[in-house]
Amino acid sequence: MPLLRLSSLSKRFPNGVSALDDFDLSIEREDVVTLIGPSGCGKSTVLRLIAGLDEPSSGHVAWSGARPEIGFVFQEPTLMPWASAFANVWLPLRLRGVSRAHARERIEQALELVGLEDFAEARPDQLSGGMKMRVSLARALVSKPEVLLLDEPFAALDEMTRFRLNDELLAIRERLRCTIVFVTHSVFEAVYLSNRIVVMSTRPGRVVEDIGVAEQYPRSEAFRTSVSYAETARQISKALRGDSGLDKQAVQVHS
Ligand SMILES: Nc1ncnc2c1ncn2[C@@H]1O[C@H](COP(=O)(O)OP(=O)(O)OP(=O)(O)O)[C@@H](O)[C@H]1O
Repeated sequence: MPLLRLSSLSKRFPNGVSALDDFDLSIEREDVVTLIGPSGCGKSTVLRLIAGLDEPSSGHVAWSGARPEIGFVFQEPTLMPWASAFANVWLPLRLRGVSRAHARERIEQALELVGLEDFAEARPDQLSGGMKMRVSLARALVSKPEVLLLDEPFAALDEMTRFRLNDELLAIRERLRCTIVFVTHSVFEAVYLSNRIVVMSTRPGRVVEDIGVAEQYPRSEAFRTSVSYAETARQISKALRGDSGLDKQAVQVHS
């Protein structure tokens, strides 16, 4: 049985917007699944339903056992500007009543995972965009999630920083062996990170194509220049174009 099965999910909001319709997806343990599709096709909605932050209008979200610990990373780092990196990462544990002293080791481990062990006392305004996103990632990791949901986390960063954070995310995955569901508009980011790429239709979103990436982990720069990388990117772009209503502006294909 897969770790997670989403069956015939539909989501209609009270204002009448139908975000998802008959959306099916199975996710295996340690998958890195990327959702890609036109703007507004329901990608964030899928993540919110997986996280239990919202309920489907119909259909099921079924875990193979109890719902696992889930970490959520958003496009904006959403850090408390007045608080140190340490205090920001502490937040999810603090909300569960874990004292600073009891949380210290886990916070330090999370900061170390994202390479910020020397910046525990820095405030967000003292950190670069990439570093702020690392703090946000550490905050998601501090509760030791089995499943990590990332909603366009690197979209606002420059390309070099994005590439570096892609490598760091894969390195973190190697260490923690977590399952990842990632949302992006970048075809190349999707190929580099994922073992599966789910191409979605325009709203209401459903699965148009589920494309496997055979390249084994760990991956390196060599993969970015390989024939299979370019071929998979081409396949995804074609699947995205195949959808007649595609908002082409919403999909970036950059090298
Ligand atoms: N709470 C809500 N109430 C009403 N409509 C909503 C709500 N949340 C999302 N929507 C609408 O549902 C649709 C799907 O939204 P969602 O954020 O899941 O799309 P997305 O694929 O993540 O978009 P983007 O790529 O632009 O981030 C959009 O049209 C959005 O405006």
